[in-house]
Amino acid sequence: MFNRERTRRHMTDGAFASPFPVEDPVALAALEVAQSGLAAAVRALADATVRTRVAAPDLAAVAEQVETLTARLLAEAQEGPLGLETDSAGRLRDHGNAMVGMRNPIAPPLVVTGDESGSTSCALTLGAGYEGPPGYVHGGIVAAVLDQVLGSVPAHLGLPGMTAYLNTTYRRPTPLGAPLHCRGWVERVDGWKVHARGEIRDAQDLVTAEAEALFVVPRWAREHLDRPTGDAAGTAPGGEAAQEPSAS
Ligand SMILES: CCCCCCCC(=O)SCCNC(=O)CCNC(=O)[C@H](O)C(C)(C)COP(=O)(O)OP(=O)(O)OC[C@H]1O[C@@H](n2cnc3c(N)ncnc32)[C@H](O)[C@@H]1OP(=O)(O)O
Repeated sequence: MFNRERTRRHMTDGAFASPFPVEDPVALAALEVAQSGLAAAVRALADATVRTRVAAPDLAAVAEQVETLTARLLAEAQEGPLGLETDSAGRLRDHGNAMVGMRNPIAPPLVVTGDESGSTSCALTLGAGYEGPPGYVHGGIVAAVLDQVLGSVPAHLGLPGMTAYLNTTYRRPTPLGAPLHCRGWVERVDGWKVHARGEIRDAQDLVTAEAEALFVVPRWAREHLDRPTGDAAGTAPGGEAAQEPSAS
């Protein structure tokens, strides 16, 4: 049975406590620093790749070096996507997530904060790699940011759901390379369904985009919610992992 209070306790930061104990949290924390450091370096590489004006021979030489580095990383790599992993703080994290994944150079990465009232917030600046119209953020990226920040609303309520719909209205172009602020809030909770709203504002505090969305806890996840084993935003809880984690 779903136990909302207990689920809340396990999701104080929008992520479940992991049922899998971490053998060596200190070593894992050091690995996480290295992983996020690599992602940051590759993110900077992607930005430089978009903006560089160096000549063709230099580009070819850099491409060769990058290919060598890619082969080095693939010497030991898992098949397929990352999914959920237990972090050094004992929480289940989606480190490969395209918006918040600390191991993902494609992710800005967003740092979304929130509270148990379901209000969420995120400060961000998007660079050249997210361009759509010249000088402005791609509309799909704008929607992805809103999806993530609004999607954190149900997670903070203890009702982690998948996006059933996200209706985005673009009020004015969202500038690249300038500070932005995105926030989300609850409009209505209806059983397993959470209606959320949110907006992105620019540095002049003007709304550039707003969205209203429905997040639904999938049927397959509902029976597991009092046994937190996964983030219902994207991953089916595994049966054998469904054991009682310690409260946090
Ligand atoms: C911290 C985490 C942040 C995460 C933010 C990012 C989240 C994501 O991007 S998730 C990825 C994108 N979304 C998806 O891939 C979802 C794909 N869709 C699905 O999996 C399913 O359709 C899902 C889960 C939405 C609902 O399916 P299911 O669990 O079978 O429930 P279902 O019976 O169809 O619907 C449940 C209720 O929701 C309603 N509903 C479902 N979809 C919709 C919709 N599009 N519009 C209106 N109502 C809907 C149903 O009418 C039903 O209502 P009621 O209970 O009142 O009869």
